Amino acid sequence: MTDLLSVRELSVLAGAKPILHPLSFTVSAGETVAVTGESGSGKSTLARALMRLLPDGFKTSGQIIFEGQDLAALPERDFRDLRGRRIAMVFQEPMTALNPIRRIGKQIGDTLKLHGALSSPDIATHVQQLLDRVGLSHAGVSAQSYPHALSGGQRQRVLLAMAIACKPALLIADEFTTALDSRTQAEVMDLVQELAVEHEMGILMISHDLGVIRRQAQRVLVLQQGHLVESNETEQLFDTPRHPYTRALLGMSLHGTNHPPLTRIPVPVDVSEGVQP
Ligand SMILES: Nc1ncnc2c1ncn2[C@@H]1O[C@H](COP(=O)(O)OP(=O)(O)OP(=O)(O)O)[C@@H](O)[C@H]1O
Repeated sequence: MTDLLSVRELSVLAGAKPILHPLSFTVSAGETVAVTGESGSGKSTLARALMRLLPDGFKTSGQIIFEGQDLAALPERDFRDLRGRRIAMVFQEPMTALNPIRRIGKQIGDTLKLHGALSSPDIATHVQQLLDRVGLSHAGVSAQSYPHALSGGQRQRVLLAMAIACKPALLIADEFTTALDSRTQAEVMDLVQELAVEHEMGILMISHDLGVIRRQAQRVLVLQQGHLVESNETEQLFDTPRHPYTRALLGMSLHGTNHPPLTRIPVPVDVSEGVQP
């Protein structure tokens, strides 16, 4: 498989404080790579660094090679054109991403207008196809519906429709289904996987839920205090975790704790144990 995304020695500082220490990884077309670690380990910072959505005062260095070009060196205007069109992101909280008083069809159409040159009738048709594809029409949701009238799972489907509207090559999903009950979570994640296969989309999935990761991801990156301490294929990582921190995370999951711990896992950060070149 060829690399869709190749992150090389990416690091992030908040002022003088290191949030991400230099880390490297790749995502291939059609591949789902999960990023996990306890709360505060830097998962969301990584996602936001890739999307250039970090707050003022954060500084990023390293290379982010996406479809052959270094995003880190791309002027803001070119990056804005790419964001949403070639790289899309979906978040946990749909009500912050959706306008509660604007019909969902209009909001999906806005994404299409922003990035494409479709005429209005084409946009309406495309919006309808997207609503069909993410299973909303089937559930009685129409382009005329407002976000507040939808369930949590339905809102996530609207976000997915917006994310895939321009057929991005990479989807970054940050704790996308965390707020949903486990059945809805599984349904939405299955849909994400189907869409990934259909569009040959690479997925970078941020999650602390090891059950979801094991089911969905082909590879896993483990972050501890901003360090990439282990990276491996999913089955190998679960069967023979190399880093003590990964073993501690898996141990907690075995005991039914699927949420990030409030206190830091007391395992020394040692990046030499789990990361393969
Ligand atoms: N605006 C900020 N200024 C300084 N430090 C910050 C800021 N935002 C986050 N951090 C720090 O960056 C580190 C990584 O946070 P991040 O939100 O990326 O972790 P996370 O793994 O996504 O956590 P969670 O699972 O709780 O979402 C934390 O130590 C956090 O305190």
